[in-house]
Amino acid sequence: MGKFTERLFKNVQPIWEKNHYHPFVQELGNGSLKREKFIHYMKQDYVYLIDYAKLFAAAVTKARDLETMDKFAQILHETLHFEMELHRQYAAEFGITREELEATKPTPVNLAYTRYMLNVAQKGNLAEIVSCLLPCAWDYWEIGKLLRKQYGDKIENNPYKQWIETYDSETFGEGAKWLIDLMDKLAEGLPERELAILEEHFQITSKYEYLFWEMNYLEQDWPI
Ligand SMILES: Cc1ncc(C[n+]2csc(CCO)c2C)c(N)n1
Repeated sequence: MGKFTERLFKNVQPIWEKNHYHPFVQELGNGSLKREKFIHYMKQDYVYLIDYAKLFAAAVTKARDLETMDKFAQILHETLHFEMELHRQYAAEFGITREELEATKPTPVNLAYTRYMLNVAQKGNLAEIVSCLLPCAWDYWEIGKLLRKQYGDKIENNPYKQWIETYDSETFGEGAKWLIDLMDKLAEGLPERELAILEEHFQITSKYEYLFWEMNYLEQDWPI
């Protein structure tokens, strides 16, 4: 039988395709994205990452060996100090303070997305947690590679160059590959009933990724 992540990858293509060709992603790639939309995204993504980092902490508590614990602790550290540093740098450039970034109130889509994952983190097993956080890590890496391929020759004048270079980096590539391998190991020998639950988490969080791009492109927030 083929790898579980090959099945996930194949079945998620229609959703990821919509993510990759969303105007937010494409305009980020060619540099034409309106500054206000990017600022909205940076602020929302910053508070998203605070909750997302807690998934890694939950994974540490559910891991069954030291090596896995250590790796999740390392990814947690990278999220707080490498990925979120990107947001802090862009915010500084746009005159937004660290306090303001951290005090951002999540929009309905952001809140629904993180609450979905945190609920799984609390009630589910390690395989379920990994299936939830995998689309974020994997699809961003795919997007980083795609944008580099599509627009890499014009990247020097792109105000979002730093963003593309971060997600196309070795650090994220390695992290995503490690999570993919772990997903395959955790799925080994599981009955179809359990694989279907993992696939459902993977598809739902992939759809939330789409909603996240859309929410930022439209600069959506609470209507009241
Ligand atoms: C909405 C949203 N989805 C995914 C990411 C990307 N991301 C989140 S944590 C992480 C590292 C995991 O190895 C990566 C790549 C993001 N920033 N915002």
